[in-house]
Amino acid sequence: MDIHNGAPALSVAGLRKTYGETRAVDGVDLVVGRGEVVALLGPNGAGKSTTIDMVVGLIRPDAGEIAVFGVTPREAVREGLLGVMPQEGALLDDVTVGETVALIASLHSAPVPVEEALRRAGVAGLAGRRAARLSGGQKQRVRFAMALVSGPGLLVLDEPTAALDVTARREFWQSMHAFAGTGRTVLFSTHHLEEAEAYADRVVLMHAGRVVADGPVSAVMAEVSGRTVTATVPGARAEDLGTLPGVTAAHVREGRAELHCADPDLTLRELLARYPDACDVEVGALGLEDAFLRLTGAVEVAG
Ligand SMILES: Nc1ncnc2c1ncn2[C@@H]1O[C@H](COP(=O)(O)OP(=O)(O)OP(=O)(O)O)[C@@H](O)[C@H]1O
Repeated sequence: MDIHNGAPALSVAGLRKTYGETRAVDGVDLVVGRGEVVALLGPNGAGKSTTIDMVVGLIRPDAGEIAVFGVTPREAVREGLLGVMPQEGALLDDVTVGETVALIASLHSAPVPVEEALRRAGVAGLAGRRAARLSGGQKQRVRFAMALVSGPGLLVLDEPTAALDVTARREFWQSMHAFAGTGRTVLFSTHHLEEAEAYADRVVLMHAGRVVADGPVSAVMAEVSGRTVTATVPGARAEDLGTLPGVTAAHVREGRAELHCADPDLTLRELLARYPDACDVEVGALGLEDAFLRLTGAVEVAG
């Protein structure tokens, strides 16, 4: 089997998918080594889901190559090498958790024991419960058990915690973390920088169909550690404020200027030199949306 030939868990080259005028995925290259836990991060519409759907063989790329342990995604799913977590649905109300996972296990030639998959997903105590009587968080962990019962080397999860509350989210990630701890590879998408920071070794940031940053979480986090300077600046226009040194985006809202800066000291000095009437100056950390804007290079100058 190709899993033994040393091929990376995932290898993607030149991946593209266009919908009408929209370049949903616009030339993505990505290699995920065995044992890595990688977060695919990005704002709405960045192309994360489209990338993942191609990686797991649900949609066909317009161009590009995808190999999972050296074989096509469909072969990898068939061989049980690639675990995919089903989205919403996928559970039958009248069927118990144990029966559901056993059914999936029966489709594979070398599944992990059902009890082990249930335990790893944190639902061992729910084996006899019918799906209709599960909470949203429990359902999601059952879907996780369905994804890992084939004993996959690579698990791909598209926003696995999107519909979950904080507690269910934490429980889900604990299960995922334990799975990754067994040397398996995980690729998951998320909107949440803090989920990437807490659970991934590496972050791949997408924007407008492209990869705009890729590296260890600490390196990508360092890049987003910009600041905001806000001040009341009588008569200033966003276009002009945007030309201050170190400013990556400038807005004027309700008379307050809001500047995103790489170097707030430099920006402040020049702001006060050019606008001596500026007052009520505050310096703060960038929010997540601001961080995305900065990383994705979207220098916005709006008034
Ligand atoms: N089936 C489709 N038909 C038309 N356009 C699509 C289709 N699927 C995705 N798109 C478009 O492709 C772009 C990328 O969408 P995609 O869902 O991959 O992004 P995403 O990063 O997963 O976003 P989100 O975080 O909101 O799920 C978006 O502009 C989206 O509107």
